[in-house]
Formats: sequence, C-alpha cells, structure tokens
Amino acid sequence: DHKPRHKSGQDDKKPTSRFYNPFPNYPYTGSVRAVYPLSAMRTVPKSIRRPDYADTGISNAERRLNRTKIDILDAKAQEAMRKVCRLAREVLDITAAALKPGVTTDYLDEVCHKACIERKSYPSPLNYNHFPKSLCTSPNEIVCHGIPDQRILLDGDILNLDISIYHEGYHADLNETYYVGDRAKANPDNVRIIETTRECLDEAIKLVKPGTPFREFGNAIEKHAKSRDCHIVATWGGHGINTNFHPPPWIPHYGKNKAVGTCKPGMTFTIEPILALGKPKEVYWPDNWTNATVDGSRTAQFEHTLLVTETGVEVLTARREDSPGGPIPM
Ligand SMILES: COc1cccc(Cn2ccc3cc(C(=O)NO)cnc32)c1
Ligand SMILES: [Co+2]
Ligand SMILES: [Co+2]
Ligand SMILES: [Co+2]
Repeated sequence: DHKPRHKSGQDDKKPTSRFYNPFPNYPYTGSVRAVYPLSAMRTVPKSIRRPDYADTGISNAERRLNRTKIDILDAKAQEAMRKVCRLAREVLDITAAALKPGVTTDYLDEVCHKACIERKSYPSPLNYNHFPKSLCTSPNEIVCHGIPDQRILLDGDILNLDISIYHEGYHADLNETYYVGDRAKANPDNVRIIETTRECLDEAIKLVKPGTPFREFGNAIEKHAKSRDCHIVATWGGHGINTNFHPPPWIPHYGKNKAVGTCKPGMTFTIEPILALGKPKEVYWPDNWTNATVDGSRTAQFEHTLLVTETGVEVLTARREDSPGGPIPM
C-alpha cells in the first residue's frame, strides 16, 4: 500500500524548510546565495540616543552638509570619538567571538545588536539609507554591505564583519575579515587576500599625519596590493566620521586618485580598502544592496576609524593592549 503523500510530493516525514533563495533565477557569480526570510527588523530602546535617520531611513543632516568642509573636532569631541570607538571595538570582538561554522549571519546580527544596546549605543547601519540590519556581513565573493540572513557559515568561508555604532552623538566604524573554521587557513588564497588587505590598511595608516594629502593613501594601498597580485575595488572609499556617518572627506583606495584635501589635527575619518583576488568589478544582487565580484573571486576588507593628531595618528578603533579580547591575530 502507498504511504499517503502530500500533494506537493513531499513525503510527510521531511518537513519542508521555510528557508528559501529569494532570487532563484538570478545568475549568482559565486557560491554565496541569499537565504530568506530575513528576521524581523530589530528594535532599539527609545532611551538610547538615535541618529536622525533612525525612523526615516534618510539622514537630513548628511544631505545638508557642505561637501567641501571637513570638520575639525575639539578636545571634547575627540574624547567622545575615543569612547564610541572603544565601544565599537568591543562590539566587533564580541561578534567575531561568536563566529564559527554552523551559525547564520542573522545570528551574528543578533549578537552585534544586543552588544550595542548593552553599551547604550545605536547600531549605525540599522535603517541607514533603509539598510535592514545592524551590521554588514560579507562572505567570500561579497564585496561589502552584505545583509545578515539565514545563510549558514561554512568551514572555509571568509567573512567580513563591518560594525558601526552611534553613542552619545558620535559614530564609530570598523571592520575586519575573518577565517571561518580552520580549514580556510589551509587555502593559501584566503590567507593571501586577507593578510594583504590587512597590510594595505596598515601601510596607509603609517602615512596619516598633519599635511599628508588624502590622495596619498591610495598610492600606498595600490603599491602593496599589486606586489601580492591583488586588485583594488575602486567603488567604495574611506570617509569622514563624527556626528555624521558619512561626512567628507571621501578617500579613494586606488592609486593616482584626485582626492582633495590634506590631513589636519582633529580630523576623524576611516580608511577601509577592499581587495579582490580576481576582477575588482562588482555586480549587484536583486536586493539592490549586496554586491559581489563579477567573476565570483573572493574579497577582503579592513577598516579603522582614525584621528589625526598634532604629531601623527591615533587609531581609535584599535584593539588596546589593556583589553586584548577578540581572535588571536595570525
Ligand atoms: C548605494 O548605497 C548604499 C548601498 C549599500 C549600503 C548603504 C548604506 N550602508 C549600510 C551600512 C553601511 C556601512 C557603510 C560603511 O562605511 N562601512 O564602512 C556605508 N554604507 C552603509 C548604502
Ligand atoms: Co564600516
Ligand atoms: Co566606513
Ligand atoms: Co592581477
């Protein structure tokens, strides 16, 4: 006798998964797939100070900005930036500590969101230009702005966590790219793209001091990237960061760029190079956020928030000796 079967042809033992690929006909360029449904939008207690875009998705303060004027922070504002950047480093280390094969990027979003709230901070990406989650999770060929979803992380993946938080009126922004599981280390290309990108950021930071033109950073980054046959994604750059998330300056990561302006004491901005193993050209998923390399090659990114001092630079989002935390660097 035949077992009763559901009309869908599924046998009644195996539950049909409620997770699905929302773009079944989209020609993905690599192995990563969107896995929906996204979890419900997370909320932030109203007691926590919110950026102006938190309820509308659009920052009027940023829209009104004079794009040629770069803010110089006074001592009080610099102290506020030190505090929000220290908290942001804690949030990144806590989120990275939860990283392992088998967890979803949505779970990492939950860890990050809670760590922000515990620190009376608002997760800056949430509803920024209508972005739906509290951090960006970009695996493998995803260049940046990946949306945390139900995709399970695999041993051998590489994953960028891009964290930004808003605390008492100021933003911080940092990101790192991690190996998922240990097998990834056995893959020399994963190591090459991650370590070269980390080194590119370090090379650029060495140049930060009063008088250095913003256009110099791209030359240092491109020189090192080329020496390891890695390619720079030109679309995204570093940016100013203070009471706004993306004020001027704009800082390209490629060589021979025409960026205007020079470093001055009291300026705070990010440098956040993205390198690809293959073609540094990106295509957009139908979600209009996520961008992936056109050839599916893997990418890495590292970002710090920096303060120009009278004599040089303060890496405000650096891990401090007094609180090592986070994964042990290679
Ligand atoms: C096409 O405009 C876009 C496309 C994608 C995303 C967003 C909005 N957005 C959300 C998070 C986020 C982070 C950064 C950042 O600086 N990371 O270092 C930048 N933009 C961000 C806007
Ligand atoms: Co960032
Ligand atoms: Co940034
Ligand atoms: Co090449």
